[in-house]
Amino acid sequence: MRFYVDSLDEAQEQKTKYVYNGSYIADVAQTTPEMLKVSALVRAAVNEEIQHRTRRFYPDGRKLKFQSPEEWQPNASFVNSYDGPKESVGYHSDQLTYLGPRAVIGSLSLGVAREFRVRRIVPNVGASSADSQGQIAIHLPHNSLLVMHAEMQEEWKHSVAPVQAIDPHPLAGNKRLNVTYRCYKEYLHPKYTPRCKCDVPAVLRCVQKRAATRGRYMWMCHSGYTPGQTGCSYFEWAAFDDDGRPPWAEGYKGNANVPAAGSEAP
Ligand SMILES: O=C(O)CCC(=O)C(=O)O
Ligand SMILES: [Fe+2]
Repeated sequence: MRFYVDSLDEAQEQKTKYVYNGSYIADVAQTTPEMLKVSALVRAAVNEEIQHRTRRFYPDGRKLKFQSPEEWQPNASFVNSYDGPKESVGYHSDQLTYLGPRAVIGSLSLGVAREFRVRRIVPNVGASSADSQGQIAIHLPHNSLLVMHAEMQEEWKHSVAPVQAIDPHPLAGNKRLNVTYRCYKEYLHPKYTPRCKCDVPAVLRCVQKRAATRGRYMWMCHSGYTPGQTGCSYFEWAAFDDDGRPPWAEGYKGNANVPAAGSEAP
């Protein structure tokens, strides 16, 4: 995996301030001029898709609660290489810590065609924790762009499954390259966000399974879901306004992530 950001200053910030699973990323590079051209194309295509989806499929043709009303502007990308049929990534949702609520991600596939699988997260109701609602498989051919829309990270998980065999690509051989374009929000720089009792920037998560608090955002110690790491018990409901801005951001309109009366931590 390699991480690209658009300026050298930003690369330095990433290497020294931004924490991922409790540590820094060493391999941060500046987006190349070639990649910037691609980023501009991805930006235009994703914004068009967001507009289309909003008008056609969202309630009242309006953006979702907590979704940013601003144009989607990618300023960072993760590049993953899948070398051969067995390389895969298990079911997960992407980290919202630096992207904020209702993040949109543009995902470009190059080289070998692979299958992207998604499944909806089924809430726990009472004692039942059934997790099977079936998966949806999406074919990702060379030079295709998949848009993970604003509801994706909160309500779905995604994966790239291992396969028995692949069709080699004329240029890429057995490799698939995936570039995910993301929009890092300046107001979610770790210098502004809460720190846990271990003095590490807290991670932003959304309650996915517990029916009573589903969809609510919280700041918590990164150890809470980094296997094998012991940390503190820091937890706080996150305040965001309707546009997904935290209280310290310019233009903050007041907390829309309000607990229902009598609700507890998940
Ligand atoms: O390779 C892909 O298409 C997905 C990669 C992914 O889920 C990720 O980088 O978070
Ligand atoms: Fe992902």
